[in-house]
Amino acid sequence: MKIPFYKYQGAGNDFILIDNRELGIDHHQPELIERLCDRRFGIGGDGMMFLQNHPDYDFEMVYYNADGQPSSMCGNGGRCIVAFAKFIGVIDTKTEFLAVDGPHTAKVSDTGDWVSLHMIDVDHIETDGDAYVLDTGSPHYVKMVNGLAGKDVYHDGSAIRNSHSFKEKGINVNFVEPMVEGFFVRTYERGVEDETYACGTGVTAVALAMAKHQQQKGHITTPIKVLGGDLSIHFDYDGKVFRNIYLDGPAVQVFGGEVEL
Ligand SMILES: N[C@@H](CCC[C@H](N)C(=O)O)C(=O)O
Repeated sequence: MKIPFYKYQGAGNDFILIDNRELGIDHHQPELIERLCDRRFGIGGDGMMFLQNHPDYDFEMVYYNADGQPSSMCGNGGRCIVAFAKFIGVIDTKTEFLAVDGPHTAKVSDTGDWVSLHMIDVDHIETDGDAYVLDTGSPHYVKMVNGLAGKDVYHDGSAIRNSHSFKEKGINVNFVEPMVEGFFVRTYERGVEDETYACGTGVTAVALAMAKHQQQKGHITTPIKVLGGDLSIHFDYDGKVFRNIYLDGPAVQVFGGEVEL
C-alpha cells in the first residue's frame, strides 16, 4: 500500500510525518520505521511521527526515534507536527495537542513555519560531577565544555550515554559552550545514537541548567545556536521550579511524497 508522507525539519532535526487520522496505520512496526528513517535505504529522518485523532485534543502526537522505538517527548518534533497540523487544516494558529508527556499548547505563525511550543514544568535537576541531569519531557545530560566546535560529540556523547549510570534507559547528551549572547549546543541523541543537528528538549534542558548554574531567577530568555540553526527558550524560574517554558524556532516542510509500506 502506498501512503502519503511529509518530511519536516526544525533547526535541522528532521522527521517523517504521516497523517494517520483516516489511514489507521498500525504504527507499532519498529523495523518499518527504522527503514523509513534510514538515510540510504529510506526517506531519512531523526524520527517519525503519526498525527492521530484524539477525542479531547486537536490531535495526538505519536513519536518514534530513528531506531524504530517509541520514545519520550521530542521538542522539535512537537514543533514540526504543529506546523504539519496547520498545513493539513487540523488547526489554525493555536492548538492544544496530546503528546507522550501530556498536553501541550503551541502557536504557529501565519506563514506556518515558526512554532512556539509550551513545554512541561521542570522541578527536579540533579548534578553528576560538574554536569546537570534533568528531564524536560526526555532525559538529558548537560555538560559545559571548551572548544565545542572541534569536539568529537559522537565519541564523547556515546561514551556518556553508554556509561554504567545511563546505559539501561539511555540519555541524550548535550555539550554546551557560552557565546556572547546565549549558548552553542551540540547533542548526541538517544535512539538516533548519533549527533543530530538540533534537539528541542535538549536545548530546553541546557537553558534551564545554565539558569541554575548562573543562579539566575525571574523571566529568562536564552538564545541557543545549534548545528542546524537557532532556537530560543524562555521561562520563569523562582529558584526551585521552572514554569511557563516555551521552545521557539523554525519548523519547515522540506518535501512530501508517497511511500510503499
Ligand atoms: N530530538 C528530540 C528528542 C527526541 C527524543 C530523544 N531522541 C530521546 O529518545 O530521548 C527533541 O527535539 O527534543
